[in-house]
Amino acid sequence: MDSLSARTIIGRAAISSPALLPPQCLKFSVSFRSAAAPFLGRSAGARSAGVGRISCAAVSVSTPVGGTDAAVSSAAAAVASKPTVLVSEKLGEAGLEVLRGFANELCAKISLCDALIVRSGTKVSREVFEAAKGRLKVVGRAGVGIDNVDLQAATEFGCLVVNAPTANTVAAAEHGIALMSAMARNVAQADASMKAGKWQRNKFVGVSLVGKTLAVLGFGKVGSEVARRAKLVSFDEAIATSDFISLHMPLTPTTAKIFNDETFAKVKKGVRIVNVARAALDVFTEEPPHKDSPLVQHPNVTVTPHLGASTVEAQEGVAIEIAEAVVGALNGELAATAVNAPMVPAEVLSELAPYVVLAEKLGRLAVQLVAGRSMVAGRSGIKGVKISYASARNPDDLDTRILRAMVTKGIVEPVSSVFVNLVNADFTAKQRGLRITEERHFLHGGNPADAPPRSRFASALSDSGEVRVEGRVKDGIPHLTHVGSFAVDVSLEGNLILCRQVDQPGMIGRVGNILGDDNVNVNYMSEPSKDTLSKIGDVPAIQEFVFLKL
Ligand SMILES: NC(=O)C1=CN([C@@H]2O[C@H](COP(=O)(O)OP(=O)(O)OC[C@H]3O[C@@H](n4cnc5c(N)ncnc54)[C@H](O)[C@@H]3O)[C@@H](O)[C@H]2O)C=CC1
Ligand SMILES: O=C(O)C(=O)COP(=O)(O)O
Repeated sequence: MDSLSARTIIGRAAISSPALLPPQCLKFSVSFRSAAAPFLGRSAGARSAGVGRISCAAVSVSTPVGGTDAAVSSAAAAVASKPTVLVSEKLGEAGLEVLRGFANELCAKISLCDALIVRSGTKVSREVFEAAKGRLKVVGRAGVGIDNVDLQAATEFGCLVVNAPTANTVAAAEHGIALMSAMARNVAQADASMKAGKWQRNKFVGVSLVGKTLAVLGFGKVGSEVARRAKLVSFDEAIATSDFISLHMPLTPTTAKIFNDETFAKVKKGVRIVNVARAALDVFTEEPPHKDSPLVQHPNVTVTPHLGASTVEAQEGVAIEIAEAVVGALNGELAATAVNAPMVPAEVLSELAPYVVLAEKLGRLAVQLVAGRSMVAGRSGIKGVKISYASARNPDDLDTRILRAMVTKGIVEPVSSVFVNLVNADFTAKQRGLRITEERHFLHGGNPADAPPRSRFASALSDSGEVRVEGRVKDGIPHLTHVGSFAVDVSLEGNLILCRQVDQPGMIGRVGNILGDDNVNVNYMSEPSKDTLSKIGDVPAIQEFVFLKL
């Protein structure tokens, strides 16, 4: 009877010392469901036989193993010279200094730019991303609110969006307090009146802030700074009893028009509302507002032209913050202030690095196994992908977004012209109808290298067309450990030939000789010729085989 073993690896078979493995080793498997033939070559009969042998030939180490920083590394690589950063609004000098050291020159055309830095005045719409023709890698918002950036479009185009969320907090809070005081004491109106030559002391009698109730809606960075400057009661009580209401919520579908007829009906008569977030008073739905705007012109309304962040200190702060974030992103770092990509702490990233490579390679391997010749047509035919992670980490602690993105990259890129990165991976998967499900398993007993090797057939090549590949990282190098339920052990470097054959002596030698005749050294060489591959296929005991580019 045929049997299975991993000894049929041709070439390298690096088995690492368990002691060298990282303490939190992930076992990682991907299973694919597809109606497509699982292997190239003579597959159908052999597949239904369901027995035989898998052997793996590692035939080249010429392809360098990919980088670990999936999000933007290719951005940096694409720009061998200094990247061009477009700064479309007035930015603090210190931030410009950081950029000048890094960028060529400011440029008016977005398709010539790798990065764009804006404040609130530039609408970075879908058209901007389209016009960028794929070159724009980062949009930096030198401030908090990213409602002027079309995040969906940025994500679709794989463009990272970063903001500078901390440096203008105090400025906005102070401006809120300033507006509150100005409104309570009619400062702006009294000033305008005096400038008009009047002296109207009785007209501008104000109210005191002492003893008044203030509601802060949006208790984030700015809101809590405002609260530190005021004495608060509970939210529920405040909303009905407030004399002042200070808004610090971002503009989202739930906060847009939050102050409408219904809300105004609930507030206390004579309430004073300060808004340095989004909507009115310091910021307007349309900026600048129409000069005849009834809101602007109303005698009870104090307005400022979006000045919340406009202090010397805040602008120096956001300029440096955004410049550093953009330079970091162009250098391939995962930005801590990324808005449309996962933020991953550096220590987690370095731990995940080999698995990032493994995930992409498993994706590449599996799509080629599943897709067969239909890959030529540019579609894999894959509908569902199940990714299983096994780790000694608590499954709740396992952030799989990077690995999931890399599996998607591995699956999509070999069969399309789409460039997949951490920003657009989930979107790309969804767009291509790729249903990705994930399973997390707790790996008992710590080091997975101690687990006994599994070598029994399950139903990997079942009638339902499921193909399963599984890998591990050994000694920092990604390894393929299962194809279907065949246990193999081959490092995922260079390219692979997988053969399934009748178990008989001399098979490794025969395949090796055919490759040798074509000058294909199993360790150093390039892709075998079509002829060579067809000679392998002609060996009677070989039931099926596939050449895989990793
Ligand atoms: N006028 C100006 O020049 C400036 C305006 N801003 C704006 O101020 C706003 C707040 O900024 P930060 O405090 O830095 O942001 P943040 O993200 O720290 O705080 C926003 C807070 O609003 C809360 N929130 C969101 N939706 C809510 C809802 N439906 N109900 C209640 N709370 C909700 C969030 O939980 C969060 O605590 C943003 O819109 C920002 O764009 C910020 C700086 C300067
Ligand atoms: O940071 C924010 O959200 C702001 O609204 C500040 O806008 P600006 O950078 O002054 O155009």
